[in-house]
Amino acid sequence: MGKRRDAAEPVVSESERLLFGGPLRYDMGWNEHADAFLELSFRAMVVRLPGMLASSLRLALQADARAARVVLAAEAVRGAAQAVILLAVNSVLRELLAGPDVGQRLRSAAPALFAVAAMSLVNALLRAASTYATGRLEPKVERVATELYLERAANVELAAIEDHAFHKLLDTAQYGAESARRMISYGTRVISALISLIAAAGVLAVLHPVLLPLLVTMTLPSAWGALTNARRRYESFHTWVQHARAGRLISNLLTEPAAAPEIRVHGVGPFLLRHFRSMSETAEAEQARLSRLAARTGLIAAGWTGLATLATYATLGALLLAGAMALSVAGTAVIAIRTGASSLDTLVLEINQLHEEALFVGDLHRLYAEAAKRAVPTGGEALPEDPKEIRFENVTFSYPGDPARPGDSARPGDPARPGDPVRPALDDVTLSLPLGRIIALVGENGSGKTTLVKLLAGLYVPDRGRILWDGVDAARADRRLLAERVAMVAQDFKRWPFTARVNVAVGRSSAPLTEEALAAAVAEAGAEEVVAGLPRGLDTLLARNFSGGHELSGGQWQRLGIARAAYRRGRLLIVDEPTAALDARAELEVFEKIRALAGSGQTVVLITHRLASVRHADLVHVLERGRLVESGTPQELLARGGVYAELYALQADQFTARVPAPKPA
Ligand SMILES: Nc1ncnc2c1ncn2[C@@H]1O[C@H](COP(=O)(O)OP(=O)(O)OP(=O)(O)O)[C@@H](O)[C@H]1O
Repeated sequence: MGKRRDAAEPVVSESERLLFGGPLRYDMGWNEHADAFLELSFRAMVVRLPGMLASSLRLALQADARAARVVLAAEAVRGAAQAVILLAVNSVLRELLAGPDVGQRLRSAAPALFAVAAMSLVNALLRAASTYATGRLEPKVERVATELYLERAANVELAAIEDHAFHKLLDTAQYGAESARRMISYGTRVISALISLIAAAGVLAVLHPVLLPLLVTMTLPSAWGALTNARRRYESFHTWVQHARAGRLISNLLTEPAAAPEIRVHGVGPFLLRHFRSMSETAEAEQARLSRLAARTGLIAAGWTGLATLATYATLGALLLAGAMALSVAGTAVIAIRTGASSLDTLVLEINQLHEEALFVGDLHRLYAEAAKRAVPTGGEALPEDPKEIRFENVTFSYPGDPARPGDSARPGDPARPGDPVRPALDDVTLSLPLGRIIALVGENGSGKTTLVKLLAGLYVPDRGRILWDGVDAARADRRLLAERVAMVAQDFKRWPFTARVNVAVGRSSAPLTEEALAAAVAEAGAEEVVAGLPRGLDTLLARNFSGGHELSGGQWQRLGIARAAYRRGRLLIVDEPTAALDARAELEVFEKIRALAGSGQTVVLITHRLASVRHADLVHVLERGRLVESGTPQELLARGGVYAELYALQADQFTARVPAPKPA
């Protein structure tokens, strides 16, 4: 079956052009399976059916083996019961239509009638059992699939999360768990329809050889209709999904708190609303197009089905007239054809749905496999118990997708940097971090300070060079043990939408929460006042969008962030811009606290632009465009008159510049 593109190329609306710079196309991993679906033919669907059913069954068995077995057994026995019912009906008709004495005919038909009743009862009971078990199974399957998804996603290297391609997969695969859930009921209905079709077809084949082709002829048009519509729907979905997302983005912007002030002060509301309407109208036009086509296809299919039904009954009539078929057989045939036709209809529809869901589940399985490949490795060498030094040896690192990264090439659309040789984020850096000291990392924006501490924390692995904890290469060390040594207050540390207590204790979430440790960490970070000012103390929910939630200022959050790091009790404390949001008094206080932490034997790696605060560091490393340019004590660096001294002088000037004296009145 050739590829036919039914979906209209979306007209690029003015709104898309203005807001998003052009037409929105969905460029995610979906396209990988879109073509598989578009090439969908009945034969292809049938070929893929066993695989799809097996995949549903595997998930079902994993989620709730008992419920899965109940569904399977119930559906199988129901199919058999239907065959018995058809044969019994045939026998009833035969007895009723034979012989002169009505009483005698009724008596002869009674056992078969009883069998029909009993089998119908069995059928109803089994249907109830299957419905119950399917209902139990579905949420469990979704949960198991989602858990696997989340577990794998949470366990991959940071580099994978930041990798464009992996993130696409992560995004598309999130729909897979829901699809896995839906596959259970579609799968059940496919099995049920398949078994009752086999039952009807078997009975028809026994009754007369011509009946089976008649059954197929009657069902083909609706199968064609269902397939055609499904393919159009799916293709349209893929072409338009990005557009729909953008519409949702605009509607969210209109209601989200972060945008609310500007929407009011700058009057952005009507502007966004106008574009929301314009984009919605474009999407509505697509829906209308699909409905028009679906109605037309439905009419054509219904016409063909009507003609095929007419032909079927004409054939039965001719067979009766010619004496080639008994009246009782014709009666049973009518019932069997109706049962079979409806089963075949259901089968085509459900296989179609199953196939559609299977594509999304396929994304999920691709994610499982890819995430397993990119997971943080387990096991490895133990780190020295009490190392003296961490040493960066010729460390070079570029971010995934960066053109400077070995093996990665620039993607189309990456900003070009004409004339600027592409530099790695860290370029051949060799430096020492003596443990038990305060080490400051200094440099202009983008010089590689944050990157360096991320490598230090084991979040990335160098492309070249080594990071040695005494003699042990961190790349070969047990990453779990390495992480245990590190506490980090990143620049953009997570503000968890939980209570203040959890926001501190999440620093060591694997250990039981103890109030003493919590209070000590809060005190060490100088966050007692912040906590005391909260309406419910540590139990205050720090999320404004929930009822009873409370919002902290940037500086107050920063204190909690430091408390979290203190609670972790990592031997290596990394603080990236800890005072960016603090006022002058708070800044002094936080540096005092950090110094005290170092005094207790903890190593502090401090990134800051406030060079006045660096004066107390034992060692300063100065970075410039990914390279180490200076190292030494603050006094040595000032005396040297290099980059550090220049930056220091610039900041000092701001404070020593003469303030103009007020003019006398
Ligand atoms: N996640 C990332 N993905 C890709 N490139 C990144 C990423 N983070 C940083 N970079 C790039 O790496 C280089 C070094 O950035 P880094 O954040 O380490 O600098 P920094 O010295 O900490 O800067 P700042 O003082 O502004 O915090 C920059 O060119 C930056 O654009």
